[in-house]
Amino acid sequence: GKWEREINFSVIGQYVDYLVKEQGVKNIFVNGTTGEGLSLSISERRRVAEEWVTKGRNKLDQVVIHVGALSLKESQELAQHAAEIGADGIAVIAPFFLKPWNKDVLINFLKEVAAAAPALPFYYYHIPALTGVKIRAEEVLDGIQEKIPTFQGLKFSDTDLLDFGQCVDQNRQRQFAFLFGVDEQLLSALVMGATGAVGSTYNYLGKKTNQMLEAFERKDFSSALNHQFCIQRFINFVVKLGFGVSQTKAIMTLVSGIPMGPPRLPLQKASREFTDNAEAKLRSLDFLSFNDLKDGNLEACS
Ligand SMILES: CC(=O)N[C@H](C=O)[C@@H](O)[C@H](O)[C@H](O)CO
Ligand SMILES: CC(=O)C(=O)O
Repeated sequence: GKWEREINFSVIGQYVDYLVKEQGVKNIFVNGTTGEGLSLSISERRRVAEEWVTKGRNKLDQVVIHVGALSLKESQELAQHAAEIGADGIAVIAPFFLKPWNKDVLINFLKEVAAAAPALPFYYYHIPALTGVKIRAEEVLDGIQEKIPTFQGLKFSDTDLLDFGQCVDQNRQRQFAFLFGVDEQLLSALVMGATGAVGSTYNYLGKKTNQMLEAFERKDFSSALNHQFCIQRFINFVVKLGFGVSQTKAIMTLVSGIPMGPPRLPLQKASREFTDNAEAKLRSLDFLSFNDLKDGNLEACS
């Protein structure tokens, strides 16, 4: 029915409380991949951003709005809007239909968007597998601060740890944020110098991931690795079933109890079979709190 095609803005406030209290997540990246930002209309993106900023006030540390779009003008409108509503930063992906063919062209585009919100920290969202723009992040970062004075850092959603490591190594003096976006490899990225993480699984494995971050902080690397392996067991399991944004949404509903609704076309709702299997796996790994399999559960991860 129609309700299934519209955004349910009314659960966002509830979801803020859930993330803060149950997952220990206090920074939000809005309208990105998981939020299907590129499948929303501009007016929907504005309203979603407003809702997160408003409901997150005094609860969240930072709300960063993804404002990337194929149209530079739309992107600028969203950037300006993010500034008006008091967001803490904006992020932009590379335009992905008519594509920038080199680093300078990409930076020229990013610069025009950043200029529409001259007081907001700006992040480049590097996600080559989805944009098809394969320009290495290390190249994009080279000299970017001279062109984009508000440049604050990078959300790096790629498995190329050579590129990621070089982003960190070549910008050591600059205090950029290096936010890693491949949740199953976060520990390796922390070793390389990641300063934060943005990812879909933190919606439901936030608490678990925070335990890994705490272990890493206290230099308890064997325990950090145990946490990462536990997270990998789950992600590896769902990847084999077929894992994407639709499936993430189903797991978010399952774990939080807050209805995320179906994804929007061209995505299709995750199958019942997927959700049942994912739930069984979450329980066997002890990622769902009410666990009745505890005795003799060799896989449990807590
Ligand atoms: C392509 C994609 O959705 N990437 C997400 C964030 O960037 C990640 O959080 C992954 O969903 C996660 O690492 C599981 O592979
Ligand atoms: C998961 C993530 O980083 C995004 O939704 O963009």
